[in-house]
Amino acid sequence: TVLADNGCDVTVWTRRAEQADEINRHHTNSTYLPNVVLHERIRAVTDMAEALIGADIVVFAATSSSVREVARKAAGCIPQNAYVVHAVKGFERDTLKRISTILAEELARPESSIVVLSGPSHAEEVVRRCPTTVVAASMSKEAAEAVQDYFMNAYFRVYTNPDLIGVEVAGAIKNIIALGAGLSDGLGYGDNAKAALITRGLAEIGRLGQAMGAQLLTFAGLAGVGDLVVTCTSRHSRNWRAGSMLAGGMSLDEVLASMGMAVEGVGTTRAAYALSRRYGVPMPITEQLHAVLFEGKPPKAAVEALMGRVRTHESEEVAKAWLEAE
Ligand SMILES: NC(=O)c1ccc[n+]([C@@H]2O[C@H](COP(=O)([O-])OP(=O)(O)OC[C@H]3O[C@@H](n4cnc5c(N)ncnc54)[C@H](O)[C@@H]3O)[C@@H](O)[C@H]2O)c1
Ligand SMILES: O=P(O)(O)OC[C@H](O)CO
Repeated sequence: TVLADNGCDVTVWTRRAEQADEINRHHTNSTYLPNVVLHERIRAVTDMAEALIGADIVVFAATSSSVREVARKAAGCIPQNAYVVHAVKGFERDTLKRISTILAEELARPESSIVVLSGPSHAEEVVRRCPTTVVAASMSKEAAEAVQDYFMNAYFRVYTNPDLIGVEVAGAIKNIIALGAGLSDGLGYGDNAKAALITRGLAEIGRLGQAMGAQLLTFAGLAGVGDLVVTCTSRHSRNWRAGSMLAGGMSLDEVLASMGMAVEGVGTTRAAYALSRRYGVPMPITEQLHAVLFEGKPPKAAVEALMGRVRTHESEEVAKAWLEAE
């Protein structure tokens, strides 16, 4: 929608002929965006080569579990000079790789050329042209600024950031915290608990991000605290909704079956749990979510475990003077 509003002819690739047909004939995509009329410049195809022919910019918006497969299909069809952008929030389940690493591998391009577009941006609001701000992050200033120019308009404001790793890690892990916020709300724990989850969630996102090579300040930005707040508080969030359903007593399988859409936080909890061990970074909220989702721990017991942790400083960094004096 944003690109079409900016004058681009947009071709969407989908596996399903009936979905392409609906988009082309009726300008709707009713399963995913009910009651929305799409821009006439948006057309859909099921043939990848047709989707990519002559493209100036290619946006991957698949799920983290399917993006490698989709990129493999697209490899060889993307024009040499096209910008490659992604809006995927997660890690690859088995390899724990970031999305830009997967794209670089599959498309045989340097990771430094890839751009990630991330931030507080529920599709349901963007498509209604509600004011939205995001970050275009890339190691390449030229690529980040080109993508900024493609997307910027009166309702969609894009900032640039060279910290690709930070923006990708932030976008992925906020979904775990949103699952936790949904659980907390579903249990009736109130606003203090949710604010605590957001704040301490941000602390553990920053710790892992720094260990992976990100800059801490990125987590204070749109891809960090911005997306964390929207996903933990918005009625549009699938991750929040999944958490609240779990609190209501549904099993994980029942929740995922009833959602019918991506709940990235589930796979990302597994990945972040493994990453926290790989990098030796404490991630207590992620650890408790892992226990609830995959080890059968009751959500209330997970909250008790978080509240009962051994006393600690709010930030090792801020408490440095004390720690050095000891
Ligand atoms: N929805 C949002 O508001 C939003 C905003 C920003 C980022 N994202 C991110 O975008 C990514 C996609 O999310 P979404 O909201 O579009 O999910 P979705 O569940 O609404 O749609 C995912 C689509 O991918 C298709 N798909 C699944 N496996 C596939 C495969 N192997 N090959 C081809 N297509 C396949 C599904 O059929 C479905 O049409 C996620 O990483 C999400 O975090 C979503
Ligand atoms: O609906 P969610 O929980 O997948 O969140 C969607 C976007 O990531 C919000 O920025």
